[in-house]
Amino acid sequence: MTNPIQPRLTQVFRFVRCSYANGVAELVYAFDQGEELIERVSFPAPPHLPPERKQAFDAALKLLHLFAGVSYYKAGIPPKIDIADGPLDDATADLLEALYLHGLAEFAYRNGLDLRGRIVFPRTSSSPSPLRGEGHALAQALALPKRTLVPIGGGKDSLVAVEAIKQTGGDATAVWVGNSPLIAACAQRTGLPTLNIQRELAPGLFELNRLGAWNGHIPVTAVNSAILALAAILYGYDSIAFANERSASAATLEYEGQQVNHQWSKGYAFERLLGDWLHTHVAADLDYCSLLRPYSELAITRAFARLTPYFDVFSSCNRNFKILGPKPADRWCGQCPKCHFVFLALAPFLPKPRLLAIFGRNLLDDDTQAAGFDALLEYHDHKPFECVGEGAEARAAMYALSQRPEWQEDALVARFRSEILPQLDATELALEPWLQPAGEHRVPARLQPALAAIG
Ligand SMILES: CC(=O)N[C@H]1[C@@H](OP(=O)(O)OP(=O)(O)OC[C@H]2O[C@@H](n3ccc(=O)[nH]c3=O)[C@H](O)[C@@H]2O)O[C@H](CO)[C@@H](O)[C@@H]1O[C@H](C)C(=O)N[C@@H](C)C(=O)N[C@@H](CCC(=O)O)C(=O)O
Ligand SMILES: Nc1ncnc2c1ncn2[C@@H]1O[C@H](COP(=O)(O)OP(=O)(O)OP(=O)(O)O)[C@@H](O)[C@H]1O
Repeated sequence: MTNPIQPRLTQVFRFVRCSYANGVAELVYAFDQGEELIERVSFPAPPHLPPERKQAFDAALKLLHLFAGVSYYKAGIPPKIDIADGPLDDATADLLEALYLHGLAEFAYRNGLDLRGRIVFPRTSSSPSPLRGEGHALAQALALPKRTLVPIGGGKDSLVAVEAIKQTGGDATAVWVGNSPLIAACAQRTGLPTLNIQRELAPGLFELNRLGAWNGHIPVTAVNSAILALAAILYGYDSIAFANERSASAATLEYEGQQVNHQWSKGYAFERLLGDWLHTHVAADLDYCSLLRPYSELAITRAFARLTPYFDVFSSCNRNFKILGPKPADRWCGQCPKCHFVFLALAPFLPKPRLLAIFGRNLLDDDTQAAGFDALLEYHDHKPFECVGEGAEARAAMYALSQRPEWQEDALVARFRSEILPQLDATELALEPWLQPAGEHRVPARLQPALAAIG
């Protein structure tokens, strides 16, 4: 038996190889000369890959290998990264360095680490590209079928995106990664064709965790995005429409000059980087976008409040999505930042009894939850490390409730009125501005009617 590796003492993280056969992608990594860590991604009923898509498929597979490596790299964060296939072109190395640095920023902050200058992917040129990916010719267009993969996360956002596409007659498939029964139920409820891709982390990672590996948040949306890019080429889709909101681009906090954003790979900077990279390295006609990009969380909860057929199946509570360990008995644990935020953000747009029926309780009439709501409001604390809206939009929602007779007496709303509201600038508390679309997006022309249907 080989000696167990001490993950924090390793020197090299190695991208060993990746392969695909019969619907299964194998992604292989190792630290130093340690045992191979093999992640598998399984695509159901894999079709025969048309030869004209082979080059694009190989490029997407390589990207998935590089992106999914973040789960393993973080276990040891050794000083050197090695890629058996050889060095990356500048645009790819830039993308990877941005993803690992910003996508692991929360991990680094919470572990007291500074990864700046440490994450260096081998590249064919000797210095980082000043062009940041510009200057690459477009990849070949593949005449991909005009249909859309819509990732489903079990929560409200993707369901808003689905309904907008359905409303405008778009050809779409509801797709999800992993084996969550909750997500499966939401996908079924959409009435769209479905596609469920399985992802199995290397069991050796859990062993490394037991041996004291570094651990923490990873940019999982980037991994899901790379899986879906591969799926788009394999099954034939010309677009992948995520449901990432405008607020996802806002940092959770700033620390020693670095922005730390829990949701970095849901943000617009990542969307731009990956969207451009897919156009230049995979297929000129494969679009990657977020259909909800111009919308705030509050605009999305207002849209979701109309989607009553999903109320008994959806949940935004991430405790449902753990790979290991027990799942919560209820779809909403009622204790975590996501439960707090979604309760607060839906409250202005739903009749109160309807909201209480979804959650099975009134989170705003429970003194023990005060600290959780304070963090959402950025009162005495920073925004939680979770997928929640901006502090200012949480304050706008709370202010709206504080003006409504049916909410005013609830413990935490009453406390907001008496204790927090007097310290706030009343001119910054209106709900209405949050309901207007704003900012850039990359939604392709074919999907823009769906974008307009959301508002
Ligand atoms: C469900 C969840 O929140 N998991 C995070 C949690 O993991 P935990 O240890 O409590 O349990 P498991 O989920 O069962 O994971 C076991 C270990 O496996 C490793 N791991 C898991 C998934 C993965 O893709 N890569 C991994 O390396 C990890 O070592 C786990 O300990 O805490 C972990 C440590 O802080 C987090 O890494 C787990 O987060 C998952 C990656 C995850 O899927 N989280 C999403 C719910 C999530 O955070 N989504 C974000 C998206 C933001 C983005 O930019 O992508 C969001 O909703 O805001
Ligand atoms: N397991 C998954 N498979 C595929 N896509 C996923 C998965 N989990 C999340 N996503 C996608 O990632 C994006 C961000 O996830 P997020 O959790 O914010 O959205 P959501 O679950 O739709 O809504 P909510 O904010 O209410 O949780 C969404 O587009 C979502 O569909």
